[in-house]
Amino acid sequence: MEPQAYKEIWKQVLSDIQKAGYYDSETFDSWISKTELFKIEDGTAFIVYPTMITLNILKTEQGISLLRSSLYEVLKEEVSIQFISKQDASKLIPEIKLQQRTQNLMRTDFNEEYTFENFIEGNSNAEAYAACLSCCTQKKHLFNPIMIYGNSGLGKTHLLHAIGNYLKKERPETKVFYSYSGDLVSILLDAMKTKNIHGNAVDQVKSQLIDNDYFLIDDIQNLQQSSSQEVFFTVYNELISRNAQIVITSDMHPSELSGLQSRLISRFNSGLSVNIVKPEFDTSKAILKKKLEGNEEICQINEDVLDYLAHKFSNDVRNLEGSLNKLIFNATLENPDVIDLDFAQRILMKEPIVSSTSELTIKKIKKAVTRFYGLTYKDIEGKSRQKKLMNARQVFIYLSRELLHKAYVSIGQELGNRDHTTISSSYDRAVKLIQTDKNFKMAVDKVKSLLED
Ligand SMILES: Nc1ncnc2c1ncn2[C@@H]1O[C@H](COP(=O)(O)OP(=O)(O)OP(=O)(O)O)[C@@H](O)[C@H]1O
Repeated sequence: MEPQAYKEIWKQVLSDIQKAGYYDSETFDSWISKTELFKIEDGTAFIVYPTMITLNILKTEQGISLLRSSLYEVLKEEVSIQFISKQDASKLIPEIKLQQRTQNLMRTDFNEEYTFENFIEGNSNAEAYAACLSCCTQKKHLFNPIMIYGNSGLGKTHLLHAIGNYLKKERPETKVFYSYSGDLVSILLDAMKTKNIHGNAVDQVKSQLIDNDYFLIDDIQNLQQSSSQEVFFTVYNELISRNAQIVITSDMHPSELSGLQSRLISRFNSGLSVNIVKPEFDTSKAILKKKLEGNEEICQINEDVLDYLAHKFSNDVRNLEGSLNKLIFNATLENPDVIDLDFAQRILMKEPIVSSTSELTIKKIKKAVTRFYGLTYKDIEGKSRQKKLMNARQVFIYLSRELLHKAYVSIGQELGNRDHTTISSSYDRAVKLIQTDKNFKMAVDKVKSLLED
């Protein structure tokens, strides 16, 4: 239940108590009205008292019975009462936030573009494609975990989202957990730090993680050197014993993940590891053609341009797509009859595509965004909600996720320590905007083209 809902419930309860006339108006105004309903969990209402005087007034037999009957009137169910001090309640807040963050990762909003239908199969990725598709269609998981490893930009995230999209459509009752490992690590570390007076935050997060049928972890390399590996290990074992399917992506073979405990590496090796490599020429061309679908009215593009792009940029499909986007973007500005080889070479030479995302840093993205919008770092880190600033922040968040898979927490730090939940909702909005808002997409493409510095 949202905090606002508790506030509403408590308002009604207090009004009932006041009407009951058991407390005189001075006692009610000075002490009772200062109480709050913190949460209702497992049939218990946690009521926050500001001072010991309030507690003593409330915890008499009649006081408790009045509270219970007023709560019953509002909730239509019996609850027991537990009083907690303001101080203890403030310690519980991080725990509740943590539960919400973990809950947010049980996502159902996978990138709609990243489906099996939109994934072009070729020799370079056939095994990975088949492994991901078959784990969705077969109830008995033959290979567990499935590890997909390969260089950046070759479709690993696309395949994880394709699993999510497929299950959402074909088996909607399935519980799917998806996370960049950076986000998962930050949740686990926070759970380990969180003081918790009713139960154990780590156990609570663990039980949320374990309660899934599919557990998809993107870029597992971020787990290296992290003290959260211990907790991850127990979650992993529990998931396997419950026959949950685990699919993990990584930029290197599991045996090369030297910052992971050897018992984790040996478990990863015990399933199916499949390599995904750069697409061969025909696959690259097919990817380009797929991406062109729906853009035919905006521009015509010559076949030899597609050959040129497929030869030059197939090391990383992001670059392949980026080069095509750049041509389309410039074609909308210059309106050529057709995109021919001269046009393509001129544009791509003028604004070269960033050669490898591994050279890219979050600072570079920040610099490119501020340059594109004509802003300073102070502007985008600040609090102003001016439209231009909001747009710039959203482009920054989107690119930091898409190109670098940065954790929400790290992106928030770059934006003047904004909360990770703000960043996460802004990213979710951006994922929708990129498909629906031409201006937003153009801004993203333009900033990408500036990333060559
Ligand atoms: N075979 C393919 N068919 C269609 N699109 C593809 C294919 N391979 C990659 N892409 C596209 O390339 C882009 C980059 O892919 P993705 O983000 O999945 O790469 P990645 O391997 O997860 O990279 P990283 O290791 O950097 O996270 C996405 O837009 C994805 O849709």
